[in-house]
Amino acid sequence: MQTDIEKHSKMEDVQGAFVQQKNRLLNALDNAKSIIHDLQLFNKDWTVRYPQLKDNHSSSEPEHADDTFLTADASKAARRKCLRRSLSFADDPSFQADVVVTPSKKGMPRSLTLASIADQSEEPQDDDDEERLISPSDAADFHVFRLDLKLGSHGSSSSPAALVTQLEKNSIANLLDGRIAAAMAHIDKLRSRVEDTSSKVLVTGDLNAGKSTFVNALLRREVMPVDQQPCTTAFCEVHDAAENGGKEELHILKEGVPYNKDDESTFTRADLSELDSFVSENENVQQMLKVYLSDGRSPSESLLNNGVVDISLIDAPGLNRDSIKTTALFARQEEIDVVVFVVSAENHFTLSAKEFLWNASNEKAYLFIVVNKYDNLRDKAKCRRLVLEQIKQLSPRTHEDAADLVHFVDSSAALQSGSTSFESLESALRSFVLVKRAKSKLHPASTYLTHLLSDVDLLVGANAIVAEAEAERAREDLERSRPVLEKMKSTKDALEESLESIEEAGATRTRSKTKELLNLALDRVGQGKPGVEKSLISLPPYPGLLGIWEYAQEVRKTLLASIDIAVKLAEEEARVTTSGGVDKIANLGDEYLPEGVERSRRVFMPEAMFNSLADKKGRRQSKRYSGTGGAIVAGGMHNLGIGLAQRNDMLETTFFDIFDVQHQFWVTFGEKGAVDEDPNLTALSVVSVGLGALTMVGGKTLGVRGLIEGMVRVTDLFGNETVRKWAAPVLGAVTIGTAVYLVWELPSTIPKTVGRRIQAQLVKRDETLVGANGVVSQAVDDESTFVGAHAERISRETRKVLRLASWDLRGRFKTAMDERGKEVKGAEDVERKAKRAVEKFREIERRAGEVREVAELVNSA
Ligand SMILES: Nc1nc2c(ncn2[C@@H]2O[C@H](COP(=O)(O)OP(=O)(O)OP(=O)(O)O)[C@@H](O)[C@H]2O)c(=O)[nH]1
Repeated sequence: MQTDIEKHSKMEDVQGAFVQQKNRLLNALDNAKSIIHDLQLFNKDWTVRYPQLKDNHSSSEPEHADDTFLTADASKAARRKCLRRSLSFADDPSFQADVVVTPSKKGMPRSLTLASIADQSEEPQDDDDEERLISPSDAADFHVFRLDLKLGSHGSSSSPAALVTQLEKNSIANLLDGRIAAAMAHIDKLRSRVEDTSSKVLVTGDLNAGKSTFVNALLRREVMPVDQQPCTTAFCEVHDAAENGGKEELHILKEGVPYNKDDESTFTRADLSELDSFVSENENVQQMLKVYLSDGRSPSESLLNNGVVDISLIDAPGLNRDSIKTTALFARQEEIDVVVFVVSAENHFTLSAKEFLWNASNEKAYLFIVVNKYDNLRDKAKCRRLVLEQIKQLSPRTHEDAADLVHFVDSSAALQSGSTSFESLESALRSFVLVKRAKSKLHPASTYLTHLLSDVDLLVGANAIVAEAEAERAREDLERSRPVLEKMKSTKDALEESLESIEEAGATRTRSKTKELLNLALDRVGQGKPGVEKSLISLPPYPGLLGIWEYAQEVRKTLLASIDIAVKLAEEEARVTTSGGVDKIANLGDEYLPEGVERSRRVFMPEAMFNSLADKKGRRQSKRYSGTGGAIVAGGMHNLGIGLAQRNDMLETTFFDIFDVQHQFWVTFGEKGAVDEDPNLTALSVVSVGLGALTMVGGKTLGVRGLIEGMVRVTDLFGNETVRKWAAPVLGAVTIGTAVYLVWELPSTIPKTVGRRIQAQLVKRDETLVGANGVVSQAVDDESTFVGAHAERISRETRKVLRLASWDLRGRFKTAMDERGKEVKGAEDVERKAKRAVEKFREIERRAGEVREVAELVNSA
């Protein structure tokens, strides 16, 4: 027999255990909610993938149909194979990995390991295999997060490939998001159910079985009206007065209005003493009453004031044909945790009682049965046997636990003087209410938590595998692309330098080559020979004295044309040089551009250089140098533009092309040297001027006769006496010279004369380009001459082409570098994100493990 102290401490144990479990579970629920909330948030950052685990048929089949003869090792291996699954993702069936799934078991998370890794680490704790094998299919399934992906109208939607067309990664992530949200809402519900400490005990039974007497005995007070006649038609719900601010009171509920003890409009307040009369006056009305009572006993004794659960006792009407349905309905309600069925020992179970018990035992597996009025019985043993037999049929589970759940008492005796049997009933009822409550309220929550955490394990395990794979891929990408980028960064300047030097070298070479060619040509022309080789152009034949004018014209034309050819040759040379430069730039491209970058597709066409477009440009530029009188001559392939031989100003033949008298004088009378440009005001110059005047006489039709006549006229000029003194020898010399000249020298002199004049004309600097102070800057000096201008033009063209080619390469280099930069940055981002994801998933796994430990404890309790 239990002493009071023992009972007391047992009760406290039960209460303490309940409170502890409840708090642990609440804590676990909160943590689980925060974990999945984190997962939900992370799902926005990193699309959480939905894994699908399939049987790996190739290896899950046992290799031997009869494994009786399998060695222990082989059997272990076969068992492990059973847990092998093929992991893929709904949104990406191309991802396939063999994994080993470890089902969650007590204190251990469900885990996914890549098969390759699992095979390497031979599991030392193989003893547990049996346990793991209990539900290998369970291991692969989601409980809470299971998505019904068989959506859409496509019949073949069960195949993952078809799913991909319907659901993208994001929509799956959204579905998952929805599931997580639903799980969070469910956790909230579970939480409030666990937190809700109210519990209702419904006391019902046959008419007049003594239910009210029993309730009074429990309360140790005569509160409920007791009558020998069946009287109670009301549902009296007894609460601790503490719930009503410590005030004992009767609340009469209004029909059809939801009761709220803080809202007076939902009930009528009455004094507790009025209960008796109220019940007897309203015998035929099914009334709902709330009775607030204070129980002075200690929490370890009192049922109402137990310190753990807010218990309310409901004294229901006795069962008869009218009330059985109402009461049955009442008993089915969620908040009814315990049904106490009072049966009279004298009558046993009536038909109504049997019907009610049968239904109620389906709803609540365990019923608390009070066999009342037991003291008055003579054959107590018989009664006990018969009642228990009946219970066995009506509620087998209750019968199994009869020692705790079926009590034979006498309520009226207990109410008067107390009884040990009633006290043990009370204690059994208390622990039944409290413990059952733990089972009925805490168990579903912890089971749900276990499932949820197991799903979290599967989800994060699979996602960690993908994230790791992604991080690995990013690392590989980085290993490949980072050195390329580094190399490009470090060689950028060298490339730049090489390009500049190729450009510069090309332009310099073209300039000097052009100068060399044209200077040579001008020298030759100056000597009366064509500026280029004879094979390219030759002087016209000498037609004789009478065709001398035309001859001079032709010679001039030919010599000019030969210079034009020299210009073309210089351009040709420039093309070769430019081609070389372009090739070098292409080689630089091969050297500096990373693999896989498209090389320049531009094909350099040397013939396109110096084309008409360039001409136009040239001419436009020439405007700036208009003073050179078009010294910039574009030759071009087809002799487009204005070559020297096409320029009227250059073609104009003058008398001096035939008789360069001044020159002849210098040749004849010594003082070789300053032949050209400085006609001093000497007598000779006077003669020269006179002879020059002859041109006015003849013009183009000037013949020999005209020439001589002109010369005679000149003599008239010399009227002056002093002049006459030295004019005669001069004139004589001129005459003799002229005669010799005419006969012998003219055919060879004319080309020389013409050539010299052309040379002089072309070598002459453009005066307009000389600065006001008379200083000619080097560049201008260069460009102001025929050779300089061409050298500049042609080298500029070379530079232009080379610059284009190097710009192209620079552009490609820059683009390639930018792309590699982006690639590297992208891969770095992916790696960082994936690493963070792996960390996050591992962290969630760890936290889930911690919560599981707590939840698992609740379960095992
Ligand atoms: N001897 C004895 N009489 C009891 C016992 N319990 C109840 N009674 C008597 O049985 C009669 C009915 O008691 P109630 O408590 O009113 O029974 P009830 O089940 O509440 O009745 P209804 O609510 O009307 O169905 C009363 O006269 C009680 O005094 C008991 O344990 N022993």
